[in-house]
Amino acid sequence: MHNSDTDLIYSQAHKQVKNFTFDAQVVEVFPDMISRSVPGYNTIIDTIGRLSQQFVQENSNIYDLGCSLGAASLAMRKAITAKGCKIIGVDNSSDMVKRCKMHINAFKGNTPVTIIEGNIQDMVIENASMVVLNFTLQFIEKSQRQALLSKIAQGLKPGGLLVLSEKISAEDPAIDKVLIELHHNFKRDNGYSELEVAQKRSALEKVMLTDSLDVHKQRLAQAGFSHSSLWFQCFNFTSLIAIK
Ligand SMILES: Nc1ncnc2c1ncn2[C@@H]1O[C@H](C[S@+](CC[C@H]([NH3+])C(=O)[O-])CC(=O)[O-])[C@@H](O)[C@H]1O
Ligand SMILES: O=C(O)C(=O)Cc1ccccc1
Repeated sequence: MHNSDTDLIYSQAHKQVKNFTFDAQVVEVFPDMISRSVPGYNTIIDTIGRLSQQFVQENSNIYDLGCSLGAASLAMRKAITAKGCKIIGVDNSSDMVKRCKMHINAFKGNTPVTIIEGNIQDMVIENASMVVLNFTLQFIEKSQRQALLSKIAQGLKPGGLLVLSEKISAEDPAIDKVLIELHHNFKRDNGYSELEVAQKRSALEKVMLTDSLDVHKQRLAQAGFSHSSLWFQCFNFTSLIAIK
């Protein structure tokens, strides 16, 4: 594939690589960028759909926090069978939100979806049976992550589910190095050059800060989740489920 949907953002040498933002240029190529950069992305989206069928309760809210183009919201809208539910997608990138609304409106479904432009840290979470943070927490300041997870746990009904997908760092530096190398290999196999991999890494360095699995699990417990488990891992990309 080499058309206007292909991610070529870091293919030429940049004099100075700017911090990564979810701007209009990224929106244009986002589906290509995420599927070539995140191992297991499609499996995770698919599984979010399956989990919604299993966990969404009647007359409750479902939140997709950092919804980007609405992939998780669309998967859930397809899968939810419970009556009287509302899906609320939130993203603070106006470019993402604009395109997301077009994606959502391009398809039909029984469960209504509302897309809101805003900071997920300011959103009220209430009457929720399922909340999705699919590769979003990693862009929130570390010092603010606990407060966000605690607010989510507060807004979930008993038995409610959080899906938390994150790029992680391994505690053991030798293992971390192996996982990073595997991921970079994955990107090269998907057509990214050495230069693209290096420039993207430097663009993300200050804006996407990863935690270890232990830190994530401790935060979930501290937030008030009774159960949590890793259900997916490919290299340093993971997804956890937590039940209130
Ligand atoms: N404070 C914030 N408030 C709202 N949105 C935010 C904030 N910080 C970052 N975002 C938004 O979180 C999203 C992260 S991408 C999620 C993929 C999606 N979940 C997917 O299932 O396709 C992950 C990635 O690209 O690695 C972007 O759209 C940001 O604008
Ligand atoms: O591209 C990477 O190296 C990543 O770690 C994942 C990613 C994917 C899309 C936007 C930002 C980060």
